[in-house]
Amino acid sequence: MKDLKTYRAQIDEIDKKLIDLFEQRLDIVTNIHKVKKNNDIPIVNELREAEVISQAICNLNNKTYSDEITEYMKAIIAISRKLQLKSKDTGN
Ligand SMILES: O=C(O)C(=O)C[C@]1(C(=O)O)C=C[C@@H](O)C=C1
Repeated sequence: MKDLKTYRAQIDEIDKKLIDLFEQRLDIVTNIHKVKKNNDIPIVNELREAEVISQAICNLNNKTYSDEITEYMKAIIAISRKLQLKSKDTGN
């Protein structure tokens, strides 16, 4: 059995990748927001959010994590909504 230090090093590596991917996702959300602003499209699209979550569950190898992945994607979507609302206020 591996020791705690090894597992934590693995988590650090994964977190690094997650941050890079999340940053890319936020850049895309910023672009989406510009399109929405220019075309008078509402920030929130509940149908798309449900699609994002069900796709995430579909992509899971271990379906016993379905609840956790749903919570994770809801948090990501909430941050994406918030970023767009913030941009709306600041005009960015
Ligand atoms: O696809 C969009 O329209 C987005 O703004 C992105 C996103 C998401 O984070 O996936 C965020 C908010 C919307 O309600 C739907 C989806």
